[in-house]
Amino acid sequence: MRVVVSEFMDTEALAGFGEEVEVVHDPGLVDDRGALIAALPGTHGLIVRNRTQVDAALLEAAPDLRVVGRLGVGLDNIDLASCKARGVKVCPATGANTLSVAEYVISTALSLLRGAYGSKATMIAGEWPRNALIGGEASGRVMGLVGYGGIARAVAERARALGMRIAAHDPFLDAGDPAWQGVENCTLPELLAGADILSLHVPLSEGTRNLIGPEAISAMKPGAIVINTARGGVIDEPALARALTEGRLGGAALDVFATEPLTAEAGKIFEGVPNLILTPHIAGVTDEGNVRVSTVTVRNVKEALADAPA
Ligand SMILES: O=C(O)[C@H](O)COP(=O)(O)O
Repeated sequence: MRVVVSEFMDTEALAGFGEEVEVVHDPGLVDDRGALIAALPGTHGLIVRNRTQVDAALLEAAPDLRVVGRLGVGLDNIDLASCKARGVKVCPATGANTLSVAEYVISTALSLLRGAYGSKATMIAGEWPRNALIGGEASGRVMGLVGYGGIARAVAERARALGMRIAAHDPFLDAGDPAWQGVENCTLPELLAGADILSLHVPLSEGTRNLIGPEAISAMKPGAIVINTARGGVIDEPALARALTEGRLGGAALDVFATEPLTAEAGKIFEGVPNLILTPHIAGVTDEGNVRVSTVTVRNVKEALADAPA
């Protein structure tokens, strides 16, 4: 059996495959499509993060492939229909990076609400901007969650511990589900109007593309904060940048972008935009999360290879 890993992962976790599996771990393959395609014949398992495009052409070049292990949960880079048609199992690392994302959401929410942590340069320059840096508290504010799956629930638990009220919108979660206990079950317009912090936790699909567009943004509570750790395509970036610049929204943290990696060209829309935190798709990647995601993925792929017909 042979497994190819085309992006970074915790290398120690690869020992979980044991002696009988040949492992090719080359994080450079994600940026060298030709080399990746060339490595695929004779490969039974492929392990990817979010950048390797597992599309029909790649699958065509991988006649022996039986399983794709995903070092994360988003599956928008994987052509699920083509995988299904070819009998290739797709295994996300569900739950393994939940804590990393939830802590990112809470830490950016607190940073943006407080607005107090960017004063190093002015302090060193001898200024004392005490009144300018009086921020807000999380306690008593509304954490609004778009999507109420595992990661959103972990955010809710932490936000509740801070004294926040929790509201969520999730049309796929039955109204009678016990997960709604202690959470306001809202329509999207209700959530937009009531949330002080709006955090996105939906996959990117045709149904969620530009879900938070100009109309949704203008329906948001004035001064609200947006946090996107889901996928860039869920939010209209130029509309968000405008709302922040005009002061209609109070702040935003974006970890995911319509174009990734964010290029200097695509990043221009964020130039000079106030109260904006930009990070390079790291919400789900902590040291601990990376080890968990890698360990779970090796286990998933190993099990799928053992189950697959020879
Ligand atoms: O989908 C996910 O789980 C996150 O976007 C993180 O994905 P990655 O770390 O595997 O790229």
